[in-house]
Amino acid sequence: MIYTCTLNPSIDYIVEVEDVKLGSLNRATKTAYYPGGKGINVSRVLSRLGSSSTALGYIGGFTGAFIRDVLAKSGIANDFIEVNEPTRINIKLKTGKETEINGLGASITKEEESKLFEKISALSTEDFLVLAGSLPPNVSADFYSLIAKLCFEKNIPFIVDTSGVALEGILHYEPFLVKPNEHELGELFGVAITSLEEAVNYGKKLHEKGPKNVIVSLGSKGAVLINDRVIAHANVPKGELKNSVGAGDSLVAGFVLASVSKKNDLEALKYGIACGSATAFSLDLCEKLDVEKLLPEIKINILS
Ligand SMILES: Nc1ncnc2c1ncn2[C@@H]1O[C@H](COP(=O)(O)OP(=O)(O)OP(=O)(O)O)[C@@H](O)[C@H]1O
Ligand SMILES: O=P(O)(O)OC[C@@]1(O)O[C@H](CO)[C@@H](O)[C@@H]1O
Repeated sequence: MIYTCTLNPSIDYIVEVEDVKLGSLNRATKTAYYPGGKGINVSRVLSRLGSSSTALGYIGGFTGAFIRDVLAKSGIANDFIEVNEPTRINIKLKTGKETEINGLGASITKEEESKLFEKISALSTEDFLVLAGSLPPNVSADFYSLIAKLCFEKNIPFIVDTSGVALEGILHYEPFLVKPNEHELGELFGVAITSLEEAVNYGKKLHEKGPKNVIVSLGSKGAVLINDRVIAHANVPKGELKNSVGAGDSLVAGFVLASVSKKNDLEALKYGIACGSATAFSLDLCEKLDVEKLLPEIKINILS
């Protein structure tokens, strides 16, 4: 079973406004609400691709109830831990450009921290855990590293999609996959990544630190996969960018699903890219039919 874990979920409140004027009343032309947070997005994409998963993490209040309700209606199993404060609302403002304001999120008690460790301890080597997104405001920066250590010791395959110190602290626990975008990768090494060559070079340095697979996602420039067997770049198909929120999560969902379905490295990269791009070309997350339509357009270039 694939498990996703979202420590700091959200409702994503999408607001389209033609021309925002700061300091004035602005009226939206369109609004929508989606359950959000990176792990939850992975679960939602997996469900759309026809695969089951169980969503773990913390949820609270009326906003948490909305997330539970939408996931239940989509048939997505969850084993969330209920917390006292409401789950945050993240504003995704669309004005021709995409502007995001993410909330802080609900605080977690020590007891709630332990409850999550108990749930993760119960996973087996046949399972797969996807840990994704930011940490709740009062949780210590090594929280992901403690979960990664637990997975490493119990041989539970895991993926971490996060950035900064939280990402740095898990690398030596040999995650199955890390997927920084080019900015997050640059931030780790204190450089600005401006070319495919630099993405490959720093991606290789990241791979040397322990992860079995590194995918450096490059937005409209595709992504690079680096592992012990291959270094390959995939382009993106043509399409109109409607929404990049969740594109990275869709790439992770597609790659994981293809990997657990025993597809080879290049097929898994291709499938991940198709999912990421199908989301970028939709208002919400990708649908399976759109993913399948894009697959033939994706070209893989083996770099070594
Ligand atoms: N403009 C675009 N056109 C086509 N595909 C895109 C575009 N932007 C993103 N994608 C697809 O989504 C994948 C992930 O995108 P990106 O590198 O922006 O990840 P990310 O920064 O983690 O995204 P996010 O945090 O917004 O989910 C890309 O590798 C690509 O397949
Ligand atoms: O604040 P975080 O946890 O870094 O990111 C949260 C978030 O921006 O990521 C998802 C898209 O990847 C959205 O659903 C959600 O609002």
